[in-house]
Amino acid sequence: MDQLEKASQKSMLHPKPKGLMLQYGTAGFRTTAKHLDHVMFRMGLLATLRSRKTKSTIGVMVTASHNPEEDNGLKLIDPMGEMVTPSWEGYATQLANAEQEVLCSALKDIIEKETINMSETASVFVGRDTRPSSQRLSQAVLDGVSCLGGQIQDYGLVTTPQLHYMVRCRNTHGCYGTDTLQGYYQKLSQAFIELTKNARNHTDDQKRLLVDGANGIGALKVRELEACLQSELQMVLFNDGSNGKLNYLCGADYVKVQQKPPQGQLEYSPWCERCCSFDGDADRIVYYYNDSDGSFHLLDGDKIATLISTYLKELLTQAGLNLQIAVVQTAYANGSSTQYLEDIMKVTVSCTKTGVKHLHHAAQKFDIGVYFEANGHGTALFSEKAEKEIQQLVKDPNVSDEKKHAAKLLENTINLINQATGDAISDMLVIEAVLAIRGMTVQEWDSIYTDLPNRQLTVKVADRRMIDTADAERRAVTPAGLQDSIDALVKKYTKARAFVRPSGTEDLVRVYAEMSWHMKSQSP
Ligand SMILES: CC(=O)N[C@H]1[C@@H](OP(=O)(O)O)O[C@H](CO)[C@@H](O)[C@@H]1O
Ligand SMILES: [Mg+2]
Repeated sequence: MDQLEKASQKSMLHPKPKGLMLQYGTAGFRTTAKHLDHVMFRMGLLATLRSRKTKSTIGVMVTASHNPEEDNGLKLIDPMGEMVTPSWEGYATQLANAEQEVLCSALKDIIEKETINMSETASVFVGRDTRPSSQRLSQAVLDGVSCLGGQIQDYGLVTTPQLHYMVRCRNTHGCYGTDTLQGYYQKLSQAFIELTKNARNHTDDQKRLLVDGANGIGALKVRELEACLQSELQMVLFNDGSNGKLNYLCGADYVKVQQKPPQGQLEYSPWCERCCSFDGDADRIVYYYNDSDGSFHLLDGDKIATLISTYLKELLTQAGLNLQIAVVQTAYANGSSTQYLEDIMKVTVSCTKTGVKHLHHAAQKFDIGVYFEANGHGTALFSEKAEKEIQQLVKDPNVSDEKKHAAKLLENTINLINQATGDAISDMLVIEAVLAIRGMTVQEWDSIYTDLPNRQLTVKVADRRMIDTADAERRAVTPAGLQDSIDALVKKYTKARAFVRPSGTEDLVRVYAEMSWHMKSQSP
């Protein structure tokens, strides 16, 4: 029997609920776990085709990130560890929605359009988060891959960024690192230890950090990392999954959106202590602390981008390197951060649509592109040119000690930062290293600029696709009149900005608004 017919027959064991339509959204498929078995199997098939097409290893991560525990989802990872290319997102949607009778022809269609040679070898890496449904669903992915004759490496429980890292390591034949968990921990911890060994602010007090694991995979992996860090970072882990529910009253999304500490934080944290929260698949991180009068301070993705880009820019100046550095944000970036970066830091800032894939691609256009969503998802990308110039400087016997020192710090920072995708563990280590090197407390970091007060709300509507946006989602084009009403309101306030857009991960509309505390004085 031909491979495709076999796949189509096997797919009956993973039946699609009739009429169910799903879309590969901002970050892959996401919905209640009950409705995903067929999607998983079919994405196993698609990943195998993608692997044949690219002659590379492809990743499939089973996770629904910050969504409730009952949900699940899937992300496809392309050869360099980035999110799958948009044209294949379209195939993913087609395949997920094909009724059983037409599945075989839907597969044939993709094979023909992409001229895929089915006798090529194929290789797929699979990982999953800690949700109760993840094991069963990742088994469906594995079934799909083996059905089309793909080779499988099942990493089991890993964070999303760890799987991205593995894929990149494999496809660069080890140049990026070793494609094992141990390889990941060693690469990161060695770079962290190198970076912080002579740091002026690396006292025992400064080494303490409270980590909210969102009761998810990040908590498990932080425990594994700990052993490699040789006490150079002393993490106090809470919401570690031992009794709480995944993402419930905790985690990066909760802290960012609610603008309050996660459950459990106050039990551990004295005033002004640095704390951070991961999200459910550990690709996002936010920091925060409570000050002495008990008020809560959030340091989100914008503050992280500012800290990292300021640090990199200083090192480039010290090293005498003329490389262009830029920060990529989305419409959710606080206006104060954009103003600080453009006016004070004088770095290029660009704004893209929501979703890491957009930021990632925009960041690749610069020598060094730092990108962060306000919710804490981001990283820094170094172009080949940037890496080469930095490495040359490290080796150059004729440069001053100051320049060499700066170049070495840059080199270790490149090793510490996950260039495949935003990574809570890697970002945490970068932030901790930068604070130690610059001798900064969390309050000093926080005071770089003051956020404009802001709110993010969600609204349930009958059909969120009624809203279409333009200008990196900052303006609503449809329905008619919506943007005019927003503009009329915004005009009344100082430094105000507001926009609405349909979510790409949930069936709702997101509303964002920010403004300064002061209302514009009414003109007579
Ligand atoms: C405002 C917001 O935080 N949106 C999030 C959320 O996307 P939505 O399309 O807004 O649902 O989930 C994405 C995936 O995790 C993340 O990339 C994005 O930043
Ligand atoms: Mg996530």
